[in-house]
Amino acid sequence: MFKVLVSDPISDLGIQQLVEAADVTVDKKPGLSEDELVAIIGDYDALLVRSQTRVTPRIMEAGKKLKVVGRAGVGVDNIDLGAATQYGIIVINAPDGNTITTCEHTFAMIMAVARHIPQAYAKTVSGVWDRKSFLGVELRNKVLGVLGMGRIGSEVALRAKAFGMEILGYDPFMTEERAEKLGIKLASVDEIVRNADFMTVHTPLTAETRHMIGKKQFEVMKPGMRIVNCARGGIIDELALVEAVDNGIVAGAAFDVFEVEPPAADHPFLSHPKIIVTPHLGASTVEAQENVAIDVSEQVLHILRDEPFSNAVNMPPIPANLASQLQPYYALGEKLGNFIAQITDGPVQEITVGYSGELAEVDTQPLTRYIVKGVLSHHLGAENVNVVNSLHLAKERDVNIVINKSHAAKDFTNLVSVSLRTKKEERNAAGTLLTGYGPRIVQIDKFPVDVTPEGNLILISHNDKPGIIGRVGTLLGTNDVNIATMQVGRQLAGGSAIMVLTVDKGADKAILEQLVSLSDLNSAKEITLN
Ligand SMILES: NC(=O)c1ccc[n+]([C@@H]2O[C@H](COP(=O)([O-])OP(=O)(O)OC[C@H]3O[C@@H](n4cnc5c(N)ncnc54)[C@H](O)[C@@H]3O)[C@@H](O)[C@H]2O)c1
Ligand SMILES: O=C(O)CC[C@@H](O)C(=O)O
Repeated sequence: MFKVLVSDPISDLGIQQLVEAADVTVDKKPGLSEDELVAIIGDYDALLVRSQTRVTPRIMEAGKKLKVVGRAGVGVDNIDLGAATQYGIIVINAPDGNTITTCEHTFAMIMAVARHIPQAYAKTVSGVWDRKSFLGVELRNKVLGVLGMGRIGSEVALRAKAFGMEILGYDPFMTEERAEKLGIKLASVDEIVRNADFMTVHTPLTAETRHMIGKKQFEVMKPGMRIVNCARGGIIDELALVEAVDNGIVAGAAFDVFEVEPPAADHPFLSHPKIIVTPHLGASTVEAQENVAIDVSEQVLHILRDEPFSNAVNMPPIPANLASQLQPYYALGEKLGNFIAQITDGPVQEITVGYSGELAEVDTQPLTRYIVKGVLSHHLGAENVNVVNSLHLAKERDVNIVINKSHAAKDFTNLVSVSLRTKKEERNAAGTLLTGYGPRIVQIDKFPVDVTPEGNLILISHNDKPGIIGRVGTLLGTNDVNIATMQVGRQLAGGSAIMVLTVDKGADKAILEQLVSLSDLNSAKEITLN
């Protein structure tokens, strides 16, 4: 039974599929402190949050069973992604569910700041009928600057056009082609700041976007500009903005987000007559909260059940067609990695992965993660390595990963080979997927074989001499070890050779020592593949 903790207020309807899943129990405990979360998180397989819970490294470290943190929303700045990757926890978000809602809130803010709605409301309900102080401006024929033309920025631009506005958009990933399609003009931040009547920001908060609108930009800003931030606090320098409003450069501002949330009681925005605020309500509609909760719950279920999932933030996205192409190779890759790690002595220095045939044509990074997981699991423990942290753990340990691709795959449609170089030796194994038969190891250190990579195996290196197979069989039989399958591989008759046995139960150290004492037998290793 999987246990899911919901630590922020999240739509009941949205998490219904989790609540109803036969293999899941859901606990709703909003408002817990970090200490309280640390105390209980060890029991849970998944954590669902909105933006209030700060998912810190301490919480991740204490989450020994934690497989996934699901963010019902877009921004993951309340989740320590570095720590999540380090502890092998998948972080997913729901990037699409609140786009329209946040776009509409942005528009509500643009209209409110253009027509002084909150100020006029406050005065009217206080009993003052003031029709002179709230002269507004039209949106028609005004220039709207949009910084960040992603999901929300693009929707805002679309609606602004319906109001007869001219749009200047800035986004490092925006092409002329797409701008043309959206009917906007591409512009630099500087051009927007100098020419726009309204400006709205829709970027994430990153080192690059922090204070991207600050003192320098206010100095050259078109006087009378109105500014909206429904993205993240900190994209616009708050103190510089207050100064610009006081100096008359900015006519008004509308903020849904703050550098620190909630803002301190004496925050200058809260008492400023020309700055209107909402308490991070951009995504707060019935529809959006249901959408994001449904999206994230669905992905959490997939992850808990080891099914393909999407929207992982700390792993590169895998396009659906690539995922279905690679999926069948994951088990082969992981087993090959684990096999090679078990037969190679010494601390790992380099993993070389070779992809040939059709696999050489595609992005194989997701498969490499499984192979590296297989290698590192042997050394670090299976519970500590997964596809999220495998590459990170390798890098942290200075394990070099080399990828070779070749379009020609001799004898097989696809071949995956893994070489492991340690301080002591370098060994290699290659495998393929046989249609109708599943994963096979087809080569070990230049010796052709045909081994199903599962269960208990014994790998023997020996001299290709008559009688050796009989001696091995007799010794194992005497020790009550039943041989299920046997594969012998050699390059030249009479030369060195290998034998791979599948046995019904593991051979202990004493039996392996007895094997090595047989004449013409050079080494014997036990391998377990689950
Ligand atoms: N107020 C709310 O409740 C609320 C709700 C949803 C989203 N958000 C926030 O809104 C923002 C946008 O969300 P989205 O779903 O549109 O994200 P998105 O990823 O679709 O779009 C963000 C865009 O910003 C662009 N960008 C990145 N760095 C930039 C830079 N230096 N200059 C200009 N553009 C840059 C990216 O290229 C991308 O196109 C995020 O910060 C998100 O967290 C807030
Ligand atoms: O959960 C919320 O209401 C905030 C959502 C929003 O900031 C987001 O990034 O998705």
